[in-house]
Amino acid sequence: METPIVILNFKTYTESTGKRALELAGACQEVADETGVNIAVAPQHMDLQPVAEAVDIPVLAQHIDPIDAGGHTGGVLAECALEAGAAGTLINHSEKRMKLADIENVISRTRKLNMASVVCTNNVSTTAAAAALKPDFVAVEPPELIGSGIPVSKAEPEVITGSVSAVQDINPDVSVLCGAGISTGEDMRAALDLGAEGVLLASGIILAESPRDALLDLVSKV
Ligand SMILES: O=C(CO)COP(=O)(O)O
Repeated sequence: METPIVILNFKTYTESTGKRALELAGACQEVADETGVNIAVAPQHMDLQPVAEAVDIPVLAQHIDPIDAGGHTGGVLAECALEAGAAGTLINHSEKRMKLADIENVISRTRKLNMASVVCTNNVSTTAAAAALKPDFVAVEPPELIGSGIPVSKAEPEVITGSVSAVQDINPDVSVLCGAGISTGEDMRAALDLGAEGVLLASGIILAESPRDALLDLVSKV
């Protein structure tokens, strides 16, 4: 997955579930094609395969468990996500936190399967800790701003600049994304100007009257 990038996390919104996941992913594909901006989508697990079959943009899982094949009822196996068409996965989202050892375990599983790893963090210190585990991306998202409509790039710019400089020191190969409250082209531009290589977002697009128009605005200043 190349940067600058927009990753749209479908979470479990009704507006991005089932048939609507397919429609939303289709809109993302159209905007990516029209504008040339990299857009990836992270639908729910049940929607992974139909979405991955319908679009050419990268499709990510929202979570993978640190488990081997075998007896783990209800678990999410990395190999299953891969076979369903996932090009990578979010790891440790603030709505699906994991233990440090499990984060490392899942990063190494994704590496073996050639899947992209996007570790979510909540501040500069956890971003630094995640970067030491050598994922492909870290995505810093202050939890109190998630779903708030108040963009991290305006409310807490120091979290982005601090994360970028911490990752530069620890592992410059890791790309830093940011998220929480991002919805407009101005928010995304501010994130890029602060040194982020892209954004991870959800409600600003998913709950918009026209997600396609909201996406076009989001990428308009890239
Ligand atoms: O958690 C997020 C993306 O993973 C951010 O959510 P919002 O874009 O709704 O603030």
